[in-house]
Amino acid sequence: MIRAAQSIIQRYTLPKRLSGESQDRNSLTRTAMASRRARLTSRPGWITSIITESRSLADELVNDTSVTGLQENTNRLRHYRLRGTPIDDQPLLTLATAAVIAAVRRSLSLNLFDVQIHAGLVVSQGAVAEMQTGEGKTLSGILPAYLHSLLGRGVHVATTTDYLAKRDCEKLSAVFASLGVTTGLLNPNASLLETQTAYQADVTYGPGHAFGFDYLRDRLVQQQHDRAPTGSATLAHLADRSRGNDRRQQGARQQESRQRGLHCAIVDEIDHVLIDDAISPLLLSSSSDGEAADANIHFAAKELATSLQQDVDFQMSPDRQKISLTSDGYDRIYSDCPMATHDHLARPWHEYVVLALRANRLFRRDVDYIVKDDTVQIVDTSTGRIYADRSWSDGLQQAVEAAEGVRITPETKSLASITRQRFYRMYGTLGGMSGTAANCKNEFAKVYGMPVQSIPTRLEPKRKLLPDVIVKTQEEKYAAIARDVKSIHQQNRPILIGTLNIAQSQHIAQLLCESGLRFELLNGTQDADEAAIIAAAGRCGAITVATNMAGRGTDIQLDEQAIQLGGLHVILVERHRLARVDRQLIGRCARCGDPGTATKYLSADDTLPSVIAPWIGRSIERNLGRSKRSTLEIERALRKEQQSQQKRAAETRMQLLKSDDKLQDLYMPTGRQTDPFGCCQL
Ligand SMILES: Nc1ncnc2c1ncn2[C@@H]1O[C@H](COP(=O)(O)OP(=O)(O)OP(=O)(O)O)[C@@H](O)[C@H]1O
Repeated sequence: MIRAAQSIIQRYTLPKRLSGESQDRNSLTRTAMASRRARLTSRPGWITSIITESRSLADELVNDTSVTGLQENTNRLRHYRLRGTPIDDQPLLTLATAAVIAAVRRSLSLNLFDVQIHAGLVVSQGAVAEMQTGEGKTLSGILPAYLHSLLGRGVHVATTTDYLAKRDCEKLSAVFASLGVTTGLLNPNASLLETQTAYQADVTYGPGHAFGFDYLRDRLVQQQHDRAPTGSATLAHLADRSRGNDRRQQGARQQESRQRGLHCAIVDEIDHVLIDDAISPLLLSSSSDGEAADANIHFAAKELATSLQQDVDFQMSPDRQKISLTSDGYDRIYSDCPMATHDHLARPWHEYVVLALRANRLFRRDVDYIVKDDTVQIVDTSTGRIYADRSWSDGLQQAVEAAEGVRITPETKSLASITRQRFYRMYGTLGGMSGTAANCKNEFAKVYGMPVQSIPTRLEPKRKLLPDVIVKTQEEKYAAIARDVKSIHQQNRPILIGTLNIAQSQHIAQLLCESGLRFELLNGTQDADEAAIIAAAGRCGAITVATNMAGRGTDIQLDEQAIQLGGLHVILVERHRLARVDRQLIGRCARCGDPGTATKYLSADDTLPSVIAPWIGRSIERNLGRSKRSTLEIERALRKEQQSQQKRAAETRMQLLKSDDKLQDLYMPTGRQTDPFGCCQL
């Protein structure tokens, strides 16, 4: 095997060293970098020849049954790479690809598809590979992670949630181990030492935000050391030496640091991690126990807010995103109000009232948050996850707590913050994959200097989108869903009912109970075993009701009979503002060559057509049932609105990035600082 590696290296004259990645970053503009990567990734002949050659080499590697064979090969590639061989070097790519094919075959008994290798090569060059849902992106991430781990500086593999990070790490660690590459997993409950151990591994898995928060924590440690009085480090060092602690105490800063630098990040579901999530910055804060000093003020504001009248005392923006007081409202809340001059005011009195109005009018229980164990816990609607350790900033959390009548926690103190855009741009190499990246192409190029390349599908897709069901009221919609579920269930096919929020999932669950149908509910509020529910969701006759917890990234595997019967049927109970989230949910069916169907439901009083784009709701009311053409027009209007929502979100992110460019990437507030973006904090 080593001979095979040697011979292929010799077959190519070693190319003159291209400028290293770090040099690239410094000397080339982002645009130039993007076009270089575009050149690298748009040479189909080059990809094809690597695939062909590596396949035959992989056969040799697989036939070599010695335990250390693949690991020796990795050592060889490490030397080759450390000699300055660039990441686009063809022999390097061919040998690494062959090793990965062989390792996957040995450890998982799977043969990597050409499209998976293609995507892996694209990602390894710092680009985004768009590969349709269910085509096998998880395995595509092995090759780029392996290639970049060869320098020994650590590769971070980021994805959307802790659950997916754990799943992928557990699934792929055997493949990496057979290659002689170590893996680590970021665990939200881990100690400092455990986190450091995870980062010491060649490849570290974790949710996208965790890498950013650990970076902020390291920066805080570094700042504390930097702020220590001049000479104190030397004095401490001398004292340690005199105590014989020299080695142990050396580099205390490094000992407290978690990360080893930001060498390379491979991001799965990259449009979620780098685009959707980037709407709010990462904000690290410290919390304290007990009750907030201004708890009574929040309760008083809540009482007053419930007596205020819309369009008289306050106004709400048409999209229900903002609330502001009118001048009458302003006068009213300040007239004869003892709270306005209270000793514990942390902000002007009217701000408390606006917060209370927002909590009361804009935030919904079981949609934006849940109340559990007498605490308010935030729900991330696009992943369906509940984050018990996060809170809203600038008094909003407390206003929601007051609205729910639970204990008002003290406001957290901001310690450090960074936008996700800025954080991910610091990586020496950044690449990733998603099933829905193409329509964020411009943002990837502009913000991250990354081109997006679409990977052809391996097989003709067997997914069948059934005609949309459009009705006037939610009542009609739920009745139609119940009929749909009954008829598909009679065929014994598995069904996934995807809801936008927890409240909706509970409503569907109640309907199914009334119909006497057995089902599983996955919405984060039960102590259900998520992996077990997903494992059972593809069996014949299974009905699963789930929030977006079963969306993006979830792999529902079908049993043989379910495949014969037509595969999984997905029901979209309501449209998301972003079409990509809908497409991800639909992507749970017809994966990897299996058959499957999906139906989207829409009623005029759903949030998107009634609140966000009311003209669509009116159009449904007016035109529904008139002709097939009118239905198509409603559909077109909806798609257009989803596009403009995406555009608006992109503009907000660009604005955020511009403001961030003006600020330092880290701030240490001395007093209260307003978080301009209303972000979640940890
Ligand atoms: N080379 C392969 N041979 C056989 N099965 C494979 C192969 N690669 C992936 N699969 C299977 O295909 C299914 C889908 O894979 P995976 O979950 O990685 O898809 P995905 O592209 O990440 O989907 P999504 O976009 O929804 O996250 C899994 O059940 C996986 O085991």
